[in-house]
Amino acid sequence: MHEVVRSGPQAAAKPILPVSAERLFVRRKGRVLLDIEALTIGGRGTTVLVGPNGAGKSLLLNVLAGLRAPDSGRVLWNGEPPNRQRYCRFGMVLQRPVLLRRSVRANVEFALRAVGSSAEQARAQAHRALEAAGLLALANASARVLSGGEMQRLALTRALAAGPDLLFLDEPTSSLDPASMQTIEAMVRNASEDGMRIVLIAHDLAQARRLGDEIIFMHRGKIVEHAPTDRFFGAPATPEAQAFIAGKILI
Ligand SMILES: Nc1ncnc2c1ncn2[C@@H]1O[C@H](COP(=O)(O)OP(=O)(O)OP(=O)(O)O)[C@@H](O)[C@H]1O
Repeated sequence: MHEVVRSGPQAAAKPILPVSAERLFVRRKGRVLLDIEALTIGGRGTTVLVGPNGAGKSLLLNVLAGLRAPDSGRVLWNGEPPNRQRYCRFGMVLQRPVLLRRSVRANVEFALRAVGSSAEQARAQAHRALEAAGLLALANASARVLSGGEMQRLALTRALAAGPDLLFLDEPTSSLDPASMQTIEAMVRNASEDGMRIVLIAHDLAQARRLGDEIIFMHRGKIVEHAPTDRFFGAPATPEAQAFIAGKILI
């Protein structure tokens, strides 16, 4: 679904992967929010970040995206500091998506034009993307009048349609009804199978199992486990992960 015709800056863009982090540290008011020794996101597939509220999942995603500087340590995109101009094959969908004050269709077309599609290509690609996402009936509606769940679906559709090499999703289905959640999960799975590298935060552990090739479990700002999905759920190595999977409160 994310066959995107690349030209201009997209065609010339350097590969973004691997994304790596070394000795990341963030502290606020004496509290350690992030303390990551080393992490590498490379290869293929989908990584799911899980962990209790306040574990540092969104913060880690923001730091890896270059949206927030750590107090110390560094993030590298293919060996260089994050630079969203140079590495334009990067996408991110935040928990509260930011949409253009235009129609649903125009939101997707704009993203496709930005990655080098011609107006005609963008129109056709946006049509297919909206159809796959079940949003075609809303194509001409203003993005501002969409419900929360519809906005989330549009933001995801737009991000997936642009066909980035790396996509970060912060709780992509948190406000979706079951049918929309299934649609979005199928879109994420297809994109992943087509080679898009995806890192997403999930609170729903069933979703983490369905979508994740590997799991990163965070607690108190640290990565406590980083393992293939089957191993994480089948044989969690730490008492914290065991308790978390069992639905117990971690403090
Ligand atoms: N700018 C900030 N100033 C102070 N504290 C912050 C700041 N940003 C994040 N935090 C704190 O860092 C901790 C980690 O937040 P983060 O949003 O990364 O957690 P999370 O694992 O994504 O949680 P949730 O599952 O609830 O979304 C939280 O305790 C939060 O209050």
